[in-house]
Amino acid sequence: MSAGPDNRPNILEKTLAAAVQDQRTVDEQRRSTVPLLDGMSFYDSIRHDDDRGSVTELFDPRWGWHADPLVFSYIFTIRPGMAKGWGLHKLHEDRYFVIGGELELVLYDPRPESSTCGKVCKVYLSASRPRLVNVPKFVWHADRNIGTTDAVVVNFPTIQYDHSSPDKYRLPLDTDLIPYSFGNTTGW
Ligand SMILES: Cc1cn([C@H]2C[C@H](O)[C@@H](COP(=O)(O)OP(=O)(O)O[C@H]3O[C@H](C)C(=O)[C@H](O)[C@H]3O)O2)c(=O)[nH]c1=O
Repeated sequence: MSAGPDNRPNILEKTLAAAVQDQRTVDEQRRSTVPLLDGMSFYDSIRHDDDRGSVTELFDPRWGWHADPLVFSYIFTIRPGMAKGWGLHKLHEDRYFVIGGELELVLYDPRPESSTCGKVCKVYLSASRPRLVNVPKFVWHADRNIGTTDAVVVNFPTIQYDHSSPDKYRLPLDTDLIPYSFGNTTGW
């Protein structure tokens, strides 16, 4: 290690030797290059602001974003510090649009035929970037509120809710079967 003019160790050299350079995370269009799971995609909406407030379209089948029709919709919320998960659907996809608060959506792909089998994917959703995201069938997913207010999500699942036989399979949030930990966060 070289020394500075008065024999002090070169701090710049020492700290930089221990530093790690960021890897690329966005493409030329400044879009995230973080890989999604097979079958996942986003659709960006647009928030229109004026002096009275704002308008944001949530879902229009004419966008051609998703192959399945719009058949059902509901809102769910998650309180600050809480998570919902893990859950999996066999018959339908979730299609989320976060309209309030901040959400971390974590997905784990157990599908044997998928090119992303065994991968964990994490995306961040909030009203400041209005967009839809889908959760493919047979993908474990959990949602954690990472904000300080309720996270408010509109879901447009691809089938109507069957109250007599819900298409929902659960694992506990702290299961060893999924290689992701939410630490001390509580939920189910
Ligand atoms: C979805 C639904 C539920 N319910 C009833 C059934 C239960 O008595 C109660 C709570 O339902 P559930 O425990 O399924 O909700 P969450 O576990 O909060 O699930 C929600 O949040 C997680 C993160 C998701 O990924 C789900 O897609 C989303 O539904 O509402 C209905 O009556 N109609 C409905 O459409």
